[in-house]
Amino acid sequence: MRLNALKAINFRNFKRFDFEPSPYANLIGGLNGSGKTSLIEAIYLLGFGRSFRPGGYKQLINSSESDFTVFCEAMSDRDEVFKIGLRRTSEGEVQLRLNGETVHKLSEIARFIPVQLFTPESVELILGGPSLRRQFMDWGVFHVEHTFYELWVAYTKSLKQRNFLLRSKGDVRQDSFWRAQLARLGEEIIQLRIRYIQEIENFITKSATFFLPDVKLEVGLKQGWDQSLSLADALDKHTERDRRYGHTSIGPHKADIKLTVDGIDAKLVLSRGQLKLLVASLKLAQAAHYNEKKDSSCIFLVDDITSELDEANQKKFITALEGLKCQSFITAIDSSPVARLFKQNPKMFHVEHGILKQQTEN
Ligand SMILES: Nc1ncnc2c1ncn2[C@@H]1O[C@H](COP(=O)(O)OP(=O)(O)OP(=O)(O)O)[C@@H](O)[C@H]1O
Repeated sequence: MRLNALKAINFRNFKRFDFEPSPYANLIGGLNGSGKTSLIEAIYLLGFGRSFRPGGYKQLINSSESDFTVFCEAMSDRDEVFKIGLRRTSEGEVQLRLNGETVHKLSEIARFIPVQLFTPESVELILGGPSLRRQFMDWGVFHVEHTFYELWVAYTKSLKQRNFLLRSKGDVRQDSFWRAQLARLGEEIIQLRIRYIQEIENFITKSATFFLPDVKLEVGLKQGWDQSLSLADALDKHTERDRRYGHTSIGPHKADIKLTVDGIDAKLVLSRGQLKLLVASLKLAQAAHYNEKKDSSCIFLVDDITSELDEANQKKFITALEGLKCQSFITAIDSSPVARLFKQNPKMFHVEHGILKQQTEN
C-alpha cells in the first residue's frame, strides 16, 4: 500500500499541507518544533485512528481551530485506489469516509493503511509492559487474519461484562455463562496468535541477525494462562480468586511475547542501543511477514532517525526498507546526510513553522 496524496487541515501546527509523496522514500527535514513529527502523526492516525503521542485527539486540532481533517489517497500494490478521510471536532464528533461513503468503524479504514512506526520511544516495546507487545502482535494478526478483529471486540465485551459481575458479586450462574463465552472466544484468539508467532519467528530471528549478528534471540508466546490447561479449565480454576479480586486474572488479555537471549529476558542483557536495534528488527520483520502474506507492503514512519541509530545502522535500516520496497516517511533535523544513504534518491521535503515545501535538490 502506498499513499499517492496526503492532505491535512488544521492538524497540530499546520493550517494545511497537501502533497504527493514518493511511492518509496520520503525524507522530511526541519528544525526542532517545525512540524516533522506532526506530519507522520497524521499518517499514523489514518492507520490506527489515534496518535502515538500522549494526549487525546483534542491536542491534534490546531490550537486556534475547532476541528481537523486528514485525507489520503492510497493505492494498493494491485493498483486499487482508496480515498480515506478522517475528521474530528473539538465537540467529539468523528467522521470517517471511505471512497466517498461514510463508515462507522475505525477498523474499516485502518485495514487499508498498514503502518509501522519507529520513533525514539519505540524502545518501550521491549522495556515497557506486556500491553505494548500485545499491540505489536495484534497489529500483525489483525492485518493478516480478518476474523481477528471481530473476535477481539467480542472477547473484550464479554470480559467487561464478567468483570462487572465479579465486582458486583453477581449471580454465579451468570458467571459460568461469561466464563464459557471467554473460553470459546479466547481459544480462537490464541490459536490465531500462536499461528502468527510461529510464522513471524523466522522473520524476527533473520532480521535480528542482520542488526545484531552476535546475539542469539529467541521468540515465544506467553498465552496468558497455564499452557497445560484449556482456557475453560484455567478460568474455572481461578474463579475463586477472580471473585475475591473482582476481575478476570487470566486469559488472552494477559498474553505477552517472550524475547530472550541465551534464555534471559532481552531487556536484562542488551544495551540500550542494542534494544533499539532489536525494535528495528521486530518492526522490519513484521513488515517482511506482512509483505509475504499479503503480497503488499507496509508504510514505514520513522521519526528522528539520526537520534535513534548510528550511521552504519541507519544505512542498514534504509537498505532493509529499500529491500522491502516499503513507502517510507523519515524525519531528521538535517536530512541531507540521510539522503546519501539511499540507493535511489528519496523525495525531499522541508518543514518550517508548520509550512511544508518540497526540496528540489538533495
Ligand atoms: N494543537 C496544536 N496547535 C498548534 N501547534 C501545536 C499543536 N500541538 C503541537 N503544536 C506545536 O507544533 C510544533 C511542531 O511539533 P512537532 O513535534 O511536530 O515538531 P518536530 O519538528 O517533530 O520537532 P522535534 O524535532 O523537536 O521533535 C511544536 O512547536 C508544537 O508546540
